[in-house]
Amino acid sequence: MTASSVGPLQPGGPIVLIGAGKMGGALLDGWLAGGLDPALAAVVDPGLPPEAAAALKSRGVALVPDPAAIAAPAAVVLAVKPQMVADALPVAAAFMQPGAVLVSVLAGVTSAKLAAGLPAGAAVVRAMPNTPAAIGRGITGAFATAGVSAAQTALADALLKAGGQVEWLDDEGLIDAVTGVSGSGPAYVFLLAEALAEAGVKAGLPAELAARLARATVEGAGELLRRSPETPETLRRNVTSPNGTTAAALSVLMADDGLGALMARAVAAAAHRSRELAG
Ligand SMILES: NC(=O)C1=CN([C@@H]2O[C@H](COP(=O)(O)OP(=O)(O)OC[C@H]3O[C@@H](n4cnc5c(N)ncnc54)[C@H](OP(=O)(O)O)[C@@H]3O)[C@@H](O)[C@H]2O)C=CC1
Ligand SMILES: O=C(O)[C@@H]1CCC=N1
Repeated sequence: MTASSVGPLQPGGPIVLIGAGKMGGALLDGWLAGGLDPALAAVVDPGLPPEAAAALKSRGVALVPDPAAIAAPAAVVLAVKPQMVADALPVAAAFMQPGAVLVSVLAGVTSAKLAAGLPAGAAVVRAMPNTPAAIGRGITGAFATAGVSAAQTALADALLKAGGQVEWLDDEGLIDAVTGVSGSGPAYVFLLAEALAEAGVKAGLPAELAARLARATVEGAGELLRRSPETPETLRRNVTSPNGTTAAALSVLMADDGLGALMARAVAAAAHRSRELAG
């Protein structure tokens, strides 16, 4: 398992995005922010609200229901709900001309299941990004199947890296745990901001002030974590005065049945659900 190196986004052909919802849209935002020529981006998503479709068109991104409209795609990125894979995989297959790589971000859906619905020998990359990709601050775990060439891996790496960091996995089985940690992880952090604000209200703060304090605290702590070379543990200790207020709070959060145990159960539940979605 290695962290990938930095490289430019050079698709060498059109990128077809199938499903431009929350995750697909975040990836597309990352590609465009990363300098992808909009003329090289095509979106297939018949259910897009008119305003979303108009916004894509105004950015120069084509909405293409018809595979014949796209010559030699370099990559087809599949980003529909796992429950829609039976409908969407034939659509992806129709765009998979020789040389194209399929990059799937679907939770749970295995590369074997994807390959079974694609032309024989199709190159498949399974990836698990997260929504901070929309601002180039995501992290993706990715697995390339045996038939993926070095050039196709490099393209998938560049596409995913437009959304942030990429960790290539040697074992597809790790994707379920990656999903539990980083794929779903942003939701845990947003929940922390919500819970902290609610706790502030219970402690007597006006709701709007509590929300501002909680949001800025999560933002600031995240940014400090990003900029500091210190470990999360050291940064936590830096807040914690002996016998002070933080120690009092942490005695609750770090109890045997505290946040550690709760997070372990949460991540295990997400990984379990990911395995269930494999069907
Ligand atoms: N959201 C997240 O944080 C993450 C999501 N993922 C994965 O990304 C995938 C998408 O999730 P998310 O973006 O949240 O879901 P969304 O529902 O927001 O996006 C899916 C999009 O695909 C469209 N769609 C449905 N069927 C088709 C089809 N046959 N052809 C083309 N487009 C179609 C949907 O349209 P309509 O609404 O009309 O059905 C929708 O716009 C999932 O597989 C999920 O596991 C991975 C990592 C993180
Ligand atoms: O909730 C889900 O199933 C998707 C996968 C990871 C984040 N969202």
